[in-house]
Order: sequence, then structure tokens, then C-alpha cells
Amino acid sequence: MNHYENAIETFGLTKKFGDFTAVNSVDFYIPKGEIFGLLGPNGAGKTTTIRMLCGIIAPSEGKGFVLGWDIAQDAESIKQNIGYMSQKFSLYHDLTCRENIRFYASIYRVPADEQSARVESLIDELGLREIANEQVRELPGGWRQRVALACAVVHNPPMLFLDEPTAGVDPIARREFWDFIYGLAGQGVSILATTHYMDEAEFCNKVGMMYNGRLIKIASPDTIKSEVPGFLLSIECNRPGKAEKFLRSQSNVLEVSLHGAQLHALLAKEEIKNAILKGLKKEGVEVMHYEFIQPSLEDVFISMIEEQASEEISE
Ligand SMILES: Nc1ncnc2c1ncn2[C@@H]1O[C@H](COP(=O)(O)OP(=O)(O)OP(=O)(O)O)[C@@H](O)[C@H]1O
Repeated sequence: MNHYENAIETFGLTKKFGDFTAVNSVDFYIPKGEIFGLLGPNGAGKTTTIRMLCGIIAPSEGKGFVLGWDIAQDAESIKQNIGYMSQKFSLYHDLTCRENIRFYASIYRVPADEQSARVESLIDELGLREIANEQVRELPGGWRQRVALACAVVHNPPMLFLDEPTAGVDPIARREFWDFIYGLAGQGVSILATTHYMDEAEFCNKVGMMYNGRLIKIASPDTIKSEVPGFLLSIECNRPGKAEKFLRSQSNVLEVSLHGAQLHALLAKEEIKNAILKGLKKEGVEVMHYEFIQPSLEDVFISMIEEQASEEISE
């Protein structure tokens, strides 16, 4: 095994498809044993970044190192030493859950006399015992996701790539999934996971926000939260539509969004709250409840994208 400090390092990593730049000069690193979350809307370039790092497609420009190996030269060594769970879990539907895991154990050259023990221990760790003999085609998405995870880690890879591993999976299964991933990181496994779910970013040591092929921000989830420009006031009222219109007309209100029956207003200053509440009353809006809330990563991401878009317009 190579000597390395960072499981991943990239320098100006870029992928062009014809004239289109899918990944634009991305720089980041993942220290050994850390979880890095790549967040961003569809088409941001997350999967393309992973494919380059796994040695599946070649970068157009820039450099990337995985477990100390150069992605341009050592793709085969990388492939043998990573786990990769792609969006379309690559499972064999006519094989059982156990047969799928066993199959991947042979592909990844787990020694023959260790295969059974490893497969059975993963079946237990991931709670797959009751469906171990069922064909994958019979299983709902949440189970398939666990089987795919077992296949991706069967050879104990020190680096794991997870591309939207929990898409379409219910919140309890997502939580269990992340508990397992956390355990792996605790054993020194480094992890790169992409997700659309902002709440999942909170399981990560660092989060990279990707948009239009660029990594627009890298920070810890807490840092990102603390960087939100303003104070987020949540308002519950009887006429949300009218309240929204009023709030949008106020220059001190930076953003307004509707979340079910609640309005979120991002105030430039904390002290304008009273004037806002008075203004709503004057408009005939009855406020039942209000409170300042901690912005979610989604709130922060939206404001970063807006900032980025306005920078691009002014360039
Ligand atoms: N082989 C390809 N040829 C041409 N364009 C491609 C190719 N692969 C990806 N793209 C384009 O590159 C952009 C980035 O795609 P990518 O799949 O990396 O995004 P993503 O952030 O992973 O989004 P998603 O969550 O939808 O997978 C998209 O506009 C996509 O259409």
C-alpha cells in the first residue's frame, strides 16, 4: 500500500465534454479517516468528479491523487483499493443478496478462505440476515442500498466513494446507513459522499458546495451555518401569501421563503424584527408565532448560489 496523508488530493481537476466544462478546476483534499460531503444540485458535476477519482474517466486538465496514486497513471491500483457505490447500484438482480456480496468479494480478490467469514459478518453488521437468500429483484430500494453498500466495502477498502447513496430511502434507513458510515470512518476509512440532502451534510467533517462545475465553498457544516448573512426569522401567520408579499417589499429583508405554513425571512439586522411584526399587523396579517431559528444548510446553500450567480452576472 502507498504511503499517503490525504486520501484524496486534487489540483485544478477539470473535465470537459466537448465545449462543455462539467468539472471546472476543482481543488480539495480529504485527510485519512474523514468524511467529505459533496453537495449540489443536479448536474453540478459531483458524479463526474467521482468518476475521475475512481479512474473511470480521464481528467481533461489538472491532477488528482487517491490513496497516494495518480489518477492519470495508476487507475488500476486505485480501482482495486477503493469501494464505489454508484447511483445505480450495480447489483445482479437474479442473484441473492448473499450471492451478490460473495461475487464482489471474488472480484475484489478477497482471499478465498476469508470470503465466507467476511460476507457473513457484513450480513450481520448491515442487518441483512433476514433477506440474505432473497433475490435482489424482490427487494425494495432501502434493502438494495444496504446490499450495495455491503458489496462496496467487502474488501475493506481504505477509501469509499458513495454517489447519492441514500436517494429515495426513508429517514430511519438513512440514519442507520450514516451510523454505519460513521463507524467506518472511526476505523480510519476515508469517505467521499455526494448527496442532495442537506441534513446528511451534518454527518460530514467537511462539506464542499458544488455548482456549475465549480466548488464554490469548502467548510465544516458548522462554519457554513455560522456564515449565513443575516438573521433567520420563522413566522407562522394566518395569511402567508400576503405576509410574503409584504416581506419581499422590505429592503432590510434579504430573502423570503415559504416552508409549508411557515415563512422564513432573512433579516439584515436582528433589531428590525419589531418593525417587521408591526408592519405585518398593519397589513392585516395575524402572527401566531415567531422565533429566530438556526438556518439549515439548504438556506445557506441557496444564499451562496445567489451570491455566486450575482458575481457571474457582474463579471
Ligand atoms: N459523458 C458525458 N457527456 C456529456 N456530458 C456529460 C457526460 N457526463 C456528464 N455530463 C454532463 O456534465 C454535467 C455534470 O454531470 P454530473 O452527473 O457530474 O452532475 P451531478 O452533480 O452528479 O448531478 P446528478 O445529481 O444529477 O448526478 C451535467 O450537465 C451532465 O449532463
